[in-house]
Amino acid sequence: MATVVDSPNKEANKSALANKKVTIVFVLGGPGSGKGTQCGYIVQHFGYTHLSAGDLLREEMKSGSENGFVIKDMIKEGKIVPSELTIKLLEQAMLENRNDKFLIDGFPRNEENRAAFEAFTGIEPEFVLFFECSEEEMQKRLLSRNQGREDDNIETIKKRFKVFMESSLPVIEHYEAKGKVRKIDAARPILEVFEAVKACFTRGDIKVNQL
Ligand SMILES: Nc1ncnc2c1ncn2[C@@H]1O[C@H](COP(=O)(O)OP(=O)(O)OP(=O)(O)O)[C@@H](O)[C@H]1O
Ligand SMILES: Nc1ccn([C@H]2C[C@H](O)[C@@H](COP(=O)(O)O)O2)c(=O)n1
Ligand SMILES: [Mg+2]
Repeated sequence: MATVVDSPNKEANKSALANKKVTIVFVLGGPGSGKGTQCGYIVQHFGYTHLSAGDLLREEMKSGSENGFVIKDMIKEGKIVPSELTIKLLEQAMLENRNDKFLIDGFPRNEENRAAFEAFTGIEPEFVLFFECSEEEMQKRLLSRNQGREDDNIETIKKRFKVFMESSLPVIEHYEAKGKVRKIDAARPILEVFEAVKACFTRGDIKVNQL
């Protein structure tokens, strides 16, 4: 079941993850499509560890690190933070965790994210969950989320939608060509969406993937 490059990797610019057997599912979809919500249910039912790239960036921003200002500006503008930074945060979180199954939520957000992650870790996802939802519905959800996120305002939401269409959809297309995308109608009520999600984790056709 594991997705791994299992030969020892001695190159300096490669991640220690290349030697750790991990299964990864990327969870993608537009802003407000319900990625975080569904990851909560998947964790409870299937024992994965949930890592949200956005949450990791927000924590880094609040930690007072020197990268904080860069992250804050980019999130406010709905832009995508340089891959190196996001990948380091994901790598650290995975290496610190004893679990071997990870849901990576909101990553890869663009082709640069995707290619850099694969080159650095040698890992390809088991499959990719893609939550499809109209902008109208996503906008409604984001404006009533009430979690105090600085990017949940109409100006930034419009920018995030544009970045999603221009930069994130090509990532879905990349994995679609590899037969790895599981599309979910995310416009339905939360528990109905989860029924469809559950089916993706119990299909029994998950294979070992090596780069
Ligand atoms: N199927 C659903 N129907 C109605 N509301 C939903 C549904 N799924 C999630 N929500 C609500 O929509 C809001 C956004 O959901 P969530 O935070 O899971 O989205 P997300 O895809 O992680 O967004 P982001 O990319 O901005 O982090 C939350 O308030 C959540 O409770
Ligand atoms: N791979 C990523 C993921 C997230 N970000 C930044 C830009 C997003 O607008 C913001 C919030 O992410 P979310 O919580 O909505 O998944 O975080 C990024 O630059 N790169
Ligand atoms: Mg989220």
